[in-house]
Amino acid sequence: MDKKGRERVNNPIKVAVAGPRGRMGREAVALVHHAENFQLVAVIDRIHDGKDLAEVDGFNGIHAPVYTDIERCFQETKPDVLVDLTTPETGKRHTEIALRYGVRPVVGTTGFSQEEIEQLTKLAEEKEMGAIIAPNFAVGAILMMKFAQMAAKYFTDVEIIELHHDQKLDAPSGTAVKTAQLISAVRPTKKQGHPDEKETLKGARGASYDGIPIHSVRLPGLIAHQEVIFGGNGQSLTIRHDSFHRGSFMSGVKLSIETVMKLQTLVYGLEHIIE
Ligand SMILES: NC(=O)C1=CN([C@@H]2O[C@H](COP(=O)(O)OP(=O)(O)OC[C@H]3O[C@@H](n4cnc5c(N)ncnc54)[C@H](O)[C@@H]3O)[C@@H](O)[C@H]2O)C=CC1
Ligand SMILES: O=C(O)C1=N[C@H](C(=O)O)C[C@H](O)C1
Repeated sequence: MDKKGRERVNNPIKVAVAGPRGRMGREAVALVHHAENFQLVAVIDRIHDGKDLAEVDGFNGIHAPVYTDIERCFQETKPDVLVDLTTPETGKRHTEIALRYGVRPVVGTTGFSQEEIEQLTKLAEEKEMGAIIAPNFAVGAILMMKFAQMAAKYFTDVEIIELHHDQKLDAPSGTAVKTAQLISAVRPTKKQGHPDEKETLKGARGASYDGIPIHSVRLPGLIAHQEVIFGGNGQSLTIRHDSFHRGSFMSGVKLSIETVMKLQTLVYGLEHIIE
């Protein structure tokens, strides 16, 4: 038994979390700390190098060394898995370093380009390392994307509206891009709307992924929401998902940590794991 009276698991998965003080990072640290099959071996932050996490505001009783240098963190704590919840540039760098050090990345960070995902996929293949890049960890969001892909076989016209809190750095969201990719995989490229339509205000028709318009809303009070709207002859179908708090992502983070240990390649999107 550990100090909290929990059953001790032989060989828990050793996890490091990057971005522990962030909105998602805090939830992930709590998840790893409380799961009996995980051990929080370190956190990677921009500040507080050398401290015990328990000394940092909001982490009372959660002990793990804080590192600002990810390579030193990996050398000294030898995690099995890195959970990255930072920013696009940092997330890309951390994922590369993790693969080089034999640490399996579980990346929730969004804003990677397609080329960056391809480079990381190649690197994981070279290293024969499991890795997961998950634009959305919420099971409802995965189902929304799968349902949207099913609907796209019957409705060729679709627009995506994603709505997020106003502190989000990347637009469009990783989920919106992934949704558009899943739809475009099953429908021929199509220019939607009137062939002669013109924007009198630039951006009015949103961004475009393979002809699919994506509109990004950023407002205080929101968390993470998306609507996929299909239009057909005399009918419309709307598929909507809402995350009302960040706990919604945590079962997906847990599943990803467990699953990445069994993979030898990079998986982009939890729709490949949640069948
Ligand atoms: N996959 C999913 O289901 C979800 C993904 N996200 C994504 O996760 C990422 C983080 O989101 P939030 O927690 O809302 O952002 P946030 O801004 O609250 O947290 C980001 C954290 O990363 C830290 N950070 C930045 N550079 C760093 C570095 N070099 N080393 C260590 N830490 C560093 C910041 O100090 C901050 O604490 C975003 O890319 C977001 O889109 C967010 C929610 C769900
Ligand atoms: O930044 C967020 O909050 C979220 N980011 C992810 C994305 O870009 O899709 C997942 C979720 O939408 C929350």
